[in-house]
Amino acid sequence: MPHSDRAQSPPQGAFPGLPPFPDDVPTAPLLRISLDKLLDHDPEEEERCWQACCDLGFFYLDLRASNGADSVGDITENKSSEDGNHPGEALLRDADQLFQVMNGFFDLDVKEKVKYDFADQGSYFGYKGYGEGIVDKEGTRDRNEFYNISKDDILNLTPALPSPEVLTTHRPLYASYINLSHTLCTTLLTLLTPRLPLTPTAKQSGGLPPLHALSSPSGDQIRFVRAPPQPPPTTTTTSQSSPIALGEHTDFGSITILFNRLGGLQVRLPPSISPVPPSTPSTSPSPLCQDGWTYVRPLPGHCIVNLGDALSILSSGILRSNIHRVVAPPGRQGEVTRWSLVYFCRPGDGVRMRGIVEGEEDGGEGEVETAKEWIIRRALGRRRVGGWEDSGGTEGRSMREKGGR
Ligand SMILES: O=C(O)CCC(=O)C(=O)O
Ligand SMILES: [Fe+2]
Repeated sequence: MPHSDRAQSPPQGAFPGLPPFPDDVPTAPLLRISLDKLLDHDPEEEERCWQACCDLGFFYLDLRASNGADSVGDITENKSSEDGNHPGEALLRDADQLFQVMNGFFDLDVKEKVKYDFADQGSYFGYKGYGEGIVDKEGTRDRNEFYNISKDDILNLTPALPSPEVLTTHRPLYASYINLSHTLCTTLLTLLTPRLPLTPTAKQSGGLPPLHALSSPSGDQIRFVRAPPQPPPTTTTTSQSSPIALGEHTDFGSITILFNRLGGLQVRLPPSISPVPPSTPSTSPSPLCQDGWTYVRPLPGHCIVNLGDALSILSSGILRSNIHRVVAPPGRQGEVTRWSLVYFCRPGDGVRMRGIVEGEEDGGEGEVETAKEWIIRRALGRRRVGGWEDSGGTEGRSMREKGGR
């Protein structure tokens, strides 16, 4: 069955105050999975989720309470996850509040923000200024700003990193958001584990969840992203006029939980998966929608979940870490600043980056990189010209057809 046949047609909701996602661009056929059904262990929904993780490695997760009791976007100041007992609704509320927090941070003077760039100390936490990353092997500069907040810092597993007052005051909100996101990731890791042909040792030790314990030091992080309007795409784009905010990449870790409100995220669909055709035919198809590159339409009440390299490696390619990038949002959405909020769930620092499924050797430390070494190499390689080749992950495997072990 083609991937798109199993996709429910996405709701067309808009985000208040933002231009709507246009109807004349093809979109990625991400399956829409219900968190409530996963929490109820609905076998059909669990199977759809497993398939999404193997076929594309990207899906929407509907976080709304299925009884519809809580309305999405009902932001009440100081309302934290403790007030709502529905984990999806609580995560949506925290995400709404974090969008406000990051706004306050990015509005600071750049001289203040650069005080929190720790790349020269070998850390990828803190601030990355506009143009301080590279998006390709030619060393083209990125077109966005990041701020990365360490899970270990917020949960007091490591000493607190310096951070500006506008951010420090929200530590309880980060803790709530980290706990909710990590719990969601554990739900997914628990669903995937019995479906993988684990080695006896991996099975005995419980599979994926114990490799991602909240209390183990890890590279888990919250990321705030801001990208100003990008130059409009042309067929003769140069590196100076590149509409690419964040270059093509696979995520380094295990599971990414993403909230964005404007288009701009594109996945590169494998040849077996076709885009959803636009409801209104386009008069001038965008040069950004070629070679499989396909926009993901943001949906209110949902997050976008994608799997990263660590799960591709641990599963020896059964689970997919798909290539994606961020480019100029389509249509009128390209005229406004784009924000996104990400939680990266990663294996514990000491986890070896090798397969834990049948056919892979059990045990032996060998020369295999640890998750900590892997993430530092990949994250910091993208911070320097010439670092592109050193910062590679599973991109080659990502573009293979499915089942490419
Ligand atoms: O901003 C987005 O929509 C995606 C960001 C992303 O892919 C990343 O930070 O790894
Ligand atoms: Fe990403």
